[in-house]
Amino acid sequence: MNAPLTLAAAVPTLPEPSVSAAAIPVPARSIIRFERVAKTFPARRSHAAVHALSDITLDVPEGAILGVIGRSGAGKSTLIRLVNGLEKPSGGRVLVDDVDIGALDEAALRKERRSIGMIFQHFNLLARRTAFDNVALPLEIAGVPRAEIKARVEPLLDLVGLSDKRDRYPAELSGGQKQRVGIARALATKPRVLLSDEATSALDPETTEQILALLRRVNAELNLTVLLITHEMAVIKAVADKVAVIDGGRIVEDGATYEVFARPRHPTTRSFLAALTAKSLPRRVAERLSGEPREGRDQAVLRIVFTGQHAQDPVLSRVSRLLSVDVNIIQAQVDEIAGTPFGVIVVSVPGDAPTVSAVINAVERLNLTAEVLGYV
Ligand SMILES: Nc1ncnc2c1ncn2[C@@H]1O[C@H](COP(=O)(O)OP(=O)(O)OP(=O)(O)O)[C@@H](O)[C@H]1O
Repeated sequence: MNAPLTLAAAVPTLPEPSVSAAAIPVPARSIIRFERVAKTFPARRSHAAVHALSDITLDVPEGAILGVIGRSGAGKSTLIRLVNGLEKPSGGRVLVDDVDIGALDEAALRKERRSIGMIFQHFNLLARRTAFDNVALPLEIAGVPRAEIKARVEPLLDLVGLSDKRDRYPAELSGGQKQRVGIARALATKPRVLLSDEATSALDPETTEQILALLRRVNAELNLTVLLITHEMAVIKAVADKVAVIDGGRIVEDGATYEVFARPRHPTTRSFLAALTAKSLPRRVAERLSGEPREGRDQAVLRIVFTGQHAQDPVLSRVSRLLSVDVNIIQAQVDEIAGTPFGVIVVSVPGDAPTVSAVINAVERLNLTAEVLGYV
C-alpha cells in the first residue's frame, strides 16, 4: 500500500517561516565587495592560459557569514586569495572595507592584511612554537610589545577553549585543537573579516560541527564578517547566512541560504543539495541508489522541497491523481536553516523519463522544487 500522500500527513507540523528569520537582515554596507572580477593565469610553456574567474560580482555584508561553494577547480581558492592580496585580479576590483586590495603596494598590503584574518584546511601552524606562541606570532610581526601580546593572546586562547593547552606544541594537539589555535591566531590582530579556506575539510564530522559552532560564535560575539569557501553543502547549511555557488569560475547562483536551499535554481546548486539529501537517506535506499536509470531500476527517487505555506497542501495526492502515477514516500523530514524550517520529502515514482519529467513539471507548477536523486 502507498504511504499517505498529503504533505501535512507525511511531515510533522511545519510552521510558517517567521518574517524575521526568513528574511536574513542584510545590512546595507558591504565589507567585502567583488566588482566584475576576472582572474586569468597566463599561458606558460606548454600550459594554456586559465580563466580561473570571470565576471564575479559579489557583496559580503558586514557581520554576515557568506559561504562560497564549488567543486574542485571551480575557482574558490583563487577567489579567496584575491581578498588578502595573494593574487591580483586581471580585471575588476576587490574591495575590503572600501580599500581596493589589488591597488596596494607591498607595504600597504602588509598593513591591510592585519584586518584580514585567515584560517586554512591544514592549519598552517609553526611546529616549533607552542599554541600561545603561534597565536602571538602575528602580533610579534606587527611589533606589539610583549606585555600587550600576553594580554591579547590569553583571552583568545580562552575564547577558543584552549587555555589549558597554551604550552602545547602542534604535534601534541588534535586536529580540532589545531584549528582552534588557527582561529585564535587569525583573530589576534582584531581583523574585520575572517577568510576560511576549507577550514573543516580535514576534520571528522563531530569536530567539524564544533569548529563551525565556534565560527558562528566569533561571528556573533565580535561582529566579524566571515567569507568561507567549501565543497560541502553541509558546511553552508550549518553556518552560512548567505551562499554563492561557483562553477567554472562564475557565480551561478547566490542568495540567502534559506532561499537557495528551499528554491535552488541552478543545476549545480541542485546537485549539491541532492548529494546532501542522499547522505541522509535510509540505508536500504542509499545502497541501491544509482545515478543512471538502468534496466531493472524502475523507480526514480525525487527530492521535493516545500516551505511553510505548502505544508497543508495535498501536493503529492494531487500530482498522483493528475498524472495517474503511484507516488511513494521514502522519507519526510523538517530541515532547518538559521532557525527557519522547511520540509524535504523524498519520494519514488515510476522511473521512465516521460513520467519523471511530468512529475517534476507538475510539482514545479505548484511552486515547489523537485530533482532526481537517482534510481532504485
Ligand atoms: N597559479 C596558478 N597558475 C595557473 N593556474 C592556476 C593557478 N592557480 C589556480 N589555477 C587554476 O585555476 C582554476 C581554479 O583553481 P582554484 O584553486 O581556485 O579552484 P578551487 O575551486 O579552489 O579548487 P580546489 O577545491 O581543488 O582547491 C583551476 O583550473 C586551477 O588549475
